[in-house]
Amino acid sequence: MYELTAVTKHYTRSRETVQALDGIDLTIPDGDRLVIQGPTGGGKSTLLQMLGGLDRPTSGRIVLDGIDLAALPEARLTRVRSENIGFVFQSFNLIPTLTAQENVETALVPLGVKPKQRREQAAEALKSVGLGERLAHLPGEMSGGQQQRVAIARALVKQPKVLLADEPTGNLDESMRDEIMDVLERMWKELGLTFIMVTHDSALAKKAPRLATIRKGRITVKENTRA
Ligand SMILES: Nc1ncnc2c1ncn2[C@@H]1O[C@H](COP(=O)(O)OP(=O)(O)OP(=O)(O)O)[C@@H](O)[C@H]1O
Repeated sequence: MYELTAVTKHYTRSRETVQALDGIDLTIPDGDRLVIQGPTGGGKSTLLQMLGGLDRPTSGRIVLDGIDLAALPEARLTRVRSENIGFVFQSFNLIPTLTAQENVETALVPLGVKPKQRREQAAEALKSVGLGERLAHLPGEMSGGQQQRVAIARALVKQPKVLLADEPTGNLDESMRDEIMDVLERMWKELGLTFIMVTHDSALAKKAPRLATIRKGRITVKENTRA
């Protein structure tokens, strides 16, 4: 479970300060599926980075299962991140010279998993996203939707508690968008993940059971009874 209290984030550019997050209080229970929307520049990606421990807030607490990510020393933060948090980005972020299987394996290296077991777990994760026949393909030999499925397998191979997705369908056409959302929803259900997704896509936002809106660094959360 996440408990955020009075989280702020300021960025300073030349002499100007941007208040990207302006006092965020938010509880995200285990197994939640939370969608975050809002206007461009509102603070969505900044919040996701804070939740993932990729960056630290200027002030406030970001407590994940009793541990304040904002206060952890760098090495421990990296460890918490590698064990507990999977990321999926709009731009896939695969390594172009590695095969699908090798890309997925990279998530297990920091955890000290032995090479043989890494290969097996990566193959299993790729099978679970429907890419069992594509283990040896390079990213450049796959469609956008397939590349995003490799990225999902890489995020989930370590069996994290939390999956964070920043515009995961932003680079995909409509049919692939539905395919990727189906994979993400299936994984959320099967693995009991806490799934937090940023999207600009109002059709996806409408389907979310819980919808957070961030404007000018401030958040409101609504339960969506029609979803
Ligand atoms: N590294 C940075 N340095 C300076 N300012 C930043 C940095 N990252 C974000 N900002 C600023 O913080 C504010 C929030 O940015 P953020 O990327 O979180 O918004 P967003 O809601 O995700 O926007 P978008 O929908 O366009 O991706 C913006 O004004 C942005 O310009």
